[in-house]
Amino acid sequence: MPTDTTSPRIAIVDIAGKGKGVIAQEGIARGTLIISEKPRIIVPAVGDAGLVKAISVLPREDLSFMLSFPHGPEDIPIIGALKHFIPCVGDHTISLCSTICRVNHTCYSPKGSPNASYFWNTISKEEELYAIKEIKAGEEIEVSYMSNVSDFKPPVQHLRETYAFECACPGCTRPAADLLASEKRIAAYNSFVDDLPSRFGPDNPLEILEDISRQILVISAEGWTSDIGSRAHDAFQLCASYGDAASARKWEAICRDSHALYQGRKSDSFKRAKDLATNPQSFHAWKQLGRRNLKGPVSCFCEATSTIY
Ligand SMILES: C[S@@+](CC[C@H](N)C(=O)[O-])C[C@H]1O[C@@H](n2cnc3c(N)ncnc32)[C@H](O)[C@@H]1O
Repeated sequence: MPTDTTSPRIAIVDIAGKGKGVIAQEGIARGTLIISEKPRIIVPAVGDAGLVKAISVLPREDLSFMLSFPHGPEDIPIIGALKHFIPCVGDHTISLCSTICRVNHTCYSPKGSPNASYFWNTISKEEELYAIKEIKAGEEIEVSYMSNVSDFKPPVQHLRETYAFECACPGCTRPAADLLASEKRIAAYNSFVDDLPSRFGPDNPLEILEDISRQILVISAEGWTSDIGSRAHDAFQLCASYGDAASARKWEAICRDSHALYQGRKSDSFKRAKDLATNPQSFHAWKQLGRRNLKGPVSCFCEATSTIY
């Protein structure tokens, strides 16, 4: 996997139907840190009493920067524009980055998915944008504004209500029956994930691993490859609980590589996964379910999974 040290050339340009957007000016390898940015402006979140005051003391050029973002017809321009600053919204503040805030959205879907993901680095206090696919010169860089699949909402309506735009990505423009079928599969996947902890126990670890592998394939076919790392970590936990170091290492390596791609190599989740993949015995529940060799079947599940993300 490529390292994070490259700084590919990118540009902010006009994109038909979307306002501004960001394009690659040269090929960008999967896994590359495209840009890491300190916010240009940080203001309290919409609804916070301090927001108006914070805006009122901004320098003129920052105000015009904010006003250069789209806003809905019913919005007060500057407050409405804040909705459109995703992906740089924090819990209690809105952080506005000069470049990453210009990156447009596309959905994870069976018809396509974003080529980049963004991540707030809590240590450097910078927003980071990673290439999660190979990106060709001239291609638009796109992320998903939808949060995790565990919090899935039908995208067209959610994006309209929350970010005030009509998503016309290949996934959202599928026939209604296809959209509904996807929603059902995603709901079944989320139920599977919710029920998983209660299934962990002394019986049937191979059945659980097989189910995890199957669900990884289901959710990846829905485009949500971003969730592979978490499921691989579930499989790791099971293997580690049975003291099968070889299988545990393989699963956590998938988790580590997935986190590297979607959250960056500087993230805590990547570092944790890297440590566990090297030393699964440090897992808190190591051998808690006894000792069992899960290696054989797990290897083939792993191989199928590791080719996807
Ligand atoms: C973070 S900003 C992205 C930059 C923005 N396009 C601009 O002109 O500055 C988010 C806003 O861009 C627009 N946008 C993003 N993705 C879009 C898409 N797929 N289709 C149409 N508009 C989109 C929406 O207005 C959204 O609220």
